[in-house]
Amino acid sequence: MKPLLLPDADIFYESNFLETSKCDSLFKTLRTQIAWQQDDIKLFGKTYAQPRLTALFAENKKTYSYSGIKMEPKLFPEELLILRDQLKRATGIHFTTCLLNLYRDGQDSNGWHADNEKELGENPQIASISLGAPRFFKLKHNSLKEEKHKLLLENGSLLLMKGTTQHYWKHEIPKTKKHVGERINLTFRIIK
Ligand SMILES: O=C(O)CCC(=O)C(=O)O
Ligand SMILES: [Fe+2]
Repeated sequence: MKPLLLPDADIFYESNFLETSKCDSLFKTLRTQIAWQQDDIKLFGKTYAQPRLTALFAENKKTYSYSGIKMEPKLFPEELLILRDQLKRATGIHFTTCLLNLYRDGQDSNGWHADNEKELGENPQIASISLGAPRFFKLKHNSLKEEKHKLLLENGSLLLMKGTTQHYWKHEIPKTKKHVGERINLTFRIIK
């Protein structure tokens, strides 16, 4: 895996984590089999429909709360267990939980945030697999204003964030006016 070499971060990127044929079949299965939900989020006292669909799966019953939403996981289906085990072989990390995001088009997005909820522990380890249309992923440092980074998350890629990354950096998937197809993102996390 290739390190991103950003200050105060521990981020790695691998463009071909999954084979293309595997990506296509996995995308179709997840797109059709998952009961995707659209939750309302609360930001600065106002309520908005989240600009994407989500789903939560885990090996346990631990909930995940963020932006005023409390998600209850369903048990990992077979396809996600296979990916979880593949991640364990590649990274040595045992992930317990997976939050999935479905971006239906360029107007779906994920605003600036850090994955720093207390359930994720002191230094969250997050493995993010992308399927379908490529989308840009932006990073900005909390205090070093000139420190910014942008990378394209490709079909079948893996982005791994760990160490102090969530303390010092925020990330986002911006909206785009380009005509882009659907994208599914799987973010494996540890919630014990
Ligand atoms: O869709 C992505 O690549 C990022 C998702 C993300 O940041 C999150 O779910 O916390
Ligand atoms: Fe995130």
